[in-house]
Amino acid sequence: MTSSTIDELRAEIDALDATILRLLNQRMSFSRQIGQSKNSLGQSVFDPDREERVLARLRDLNDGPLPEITLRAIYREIFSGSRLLQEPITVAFFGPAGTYTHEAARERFGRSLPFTACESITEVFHEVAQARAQFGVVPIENSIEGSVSETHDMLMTSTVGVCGEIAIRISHTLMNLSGKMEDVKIVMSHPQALAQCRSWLARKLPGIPLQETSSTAVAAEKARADSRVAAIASETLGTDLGLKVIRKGIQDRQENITRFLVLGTLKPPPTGKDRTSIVFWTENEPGALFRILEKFSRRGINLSRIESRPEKGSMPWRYAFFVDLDGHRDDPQISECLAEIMKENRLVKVIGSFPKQTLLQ
Ligand SMILES: C=C(O[C@@H]1C=C(C(=O)O)C=C[C@H]1O)C(=O)O
Repeated sequence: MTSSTIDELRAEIDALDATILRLLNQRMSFSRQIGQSKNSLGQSVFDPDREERVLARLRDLNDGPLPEITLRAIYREIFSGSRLLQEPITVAFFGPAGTYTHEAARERFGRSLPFTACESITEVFHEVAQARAQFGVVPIENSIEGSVSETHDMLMTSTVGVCGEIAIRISHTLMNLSGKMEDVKIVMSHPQALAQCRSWLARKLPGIPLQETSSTAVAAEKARADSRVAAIASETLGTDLGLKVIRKGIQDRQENITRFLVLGTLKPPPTGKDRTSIVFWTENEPGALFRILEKFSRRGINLSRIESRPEKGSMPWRYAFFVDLDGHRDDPQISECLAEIMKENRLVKVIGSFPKQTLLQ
């Protein structure tokens, strides 16, 4: 290919970019008008359902070569900028910056918004409860390690509801200053990450001590300051800090997915592919749990998850049960079922109904 053809093609691209920019600005001004109408109607700016429908329509229209993942990434930022133009939204997340939770928050909200990094999951709930942030992002479960206790404990007591979920594939990378395995004298990471790589560490680094840190980002900072330390974190986080990769994808199972919850007061309408999270407390007596589960079973309502946690109240050995149902609280069957449960048992809380997230990639 001659340089004159490159120049010609670049001239085409320049012309297209000018058109794309003009169209983007037109889109933004419509979005601003929508924002003003929502404002006068007292509606929330963020409408995840509408965003999903916009994306689904574009996916159908797209006949390539633009890959779907790129289309989604571009629109994530367009939505992010478009929401920002309507109203400033703040999103709190379990930080610090660079953690997997941060990645999940950016995946959902784009990068244009102000994010607040919180030191604990509890703090994220407080930021949303006190309206310092409209939304919060916290981890709820991992496909290898199971549930995140602090999030479950907060869901029991907090008044904050859940309005969405984000599922992302997690790949752990071992990194240090040199990129050499023989320099590793200690491995640091968040307890969940250490647990997800347990067998690999036992096989490849037997006898090397493991030390828990409050986040993967803190572990990466430690590795940056000390050549004996290797951190397990996301590759982007480590390499951004100047660490070198020793080994990628060291999690014990390659299919390692973490689900995060979006906290907020928004109540998304039914989409046909929803999940409802509830928590209830039962008496410690025969059949108490069965009587509730039977009501779902009788109506053919699928339960995708059940999790019990100690109540941590005045009475030991009392349990709270977290259940995820397929469907929306406004779907007739589910609302009827929940009403029946609530009639018999007042200790039921609907944490939220929200669209199920489909995992891309
Ligand atoms: C513009 C809107 O507001 C937000 C931005 C959207 C967009 O840019 O397409 C879609 C949904 C909302 O989160 C809207 O509700 O249509």
